[in-house]
Amino acid sequence: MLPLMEEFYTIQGEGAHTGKAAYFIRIGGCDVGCHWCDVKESWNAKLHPATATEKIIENAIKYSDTVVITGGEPLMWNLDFITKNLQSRNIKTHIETSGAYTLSGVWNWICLSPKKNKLPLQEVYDRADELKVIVYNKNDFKFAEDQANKVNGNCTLFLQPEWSNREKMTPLIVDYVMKNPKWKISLQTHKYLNIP
Ligand SMILES: C[S@@+](CC[C@H](N)C(=O)[O-])C[C@H]1O[C@@H](n2cnc3c(N)ncnc32)[C@H](O)[C@@H]1O
Ligand SMILES: Nc1nc2[nH]cc(C(=O)O)c2c(=O)[nH]1
Ligand code: SF4
Ligand SMILES: [Mg+2]
Repeated sequence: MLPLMEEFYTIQGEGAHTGKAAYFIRIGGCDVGCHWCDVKESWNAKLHPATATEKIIENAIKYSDTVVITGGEPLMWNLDFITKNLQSRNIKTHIETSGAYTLSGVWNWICLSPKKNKLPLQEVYDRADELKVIVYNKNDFKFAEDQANKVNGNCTLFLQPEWSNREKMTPLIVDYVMKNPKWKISLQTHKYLNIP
């Protein structure tokens, strides 16, 4: 059983798989406390109905060959059962995580978005496929470099503007990426497209 907040078929809006159709499973519960979090309604796991994992899987496989598990903070829950089952049905498993909890589950893609309040565990830095740092103000460029020093050498590096501050920070990110081309820019394209 997992506290399911919502599930929806959409286009991955962010990061390395931007533009790819995927089925999103949003699991409730997060205690990381980002002040700019765009899904604060997810934080209290008790508000989201405990849902049988088999039911979530049966639904997901109708829609897509790729499932993105997000939250809330999905790694607050053990994700071994749901991900093994999805992979056994030839579904690719992707996760969006802050990395603050131990890494369970089997993954085709791990997107690590580290948060200052509760830093990732080393095991998640070691296994991340992409690092996606949210840039809310200028101090976050320094934070991003510190985080990039902790990930493995195959990890793609992204800077993503915090949505409410995007008009101010996006031009600074563009400038930063041109000066520091190991980074790429990631935008929340689903918000520009007005899709979930
Ligand atoms: C809502 S979080 C859920 C997964 C996990 N708790 C995490 O933070 O990675 C999904 C993604 O949205 C990003 N995000 C959340 N609020 C945002 C905002 N206001 N602007 C830009 N990105 C945001 C997070 O950093 C994360 O990469
Ligand atoms: N379209 C779309 N792409 C996303 N990529 C990461 C998201 C998330 O909230 O984890 C997200 C989301 O909420 N919608
Ligand atoms: S870790 Fe993710 S879900 Fe939790 S508060 Fe931060 S952005 Fe929101
Ligand atoms: Mg989102």
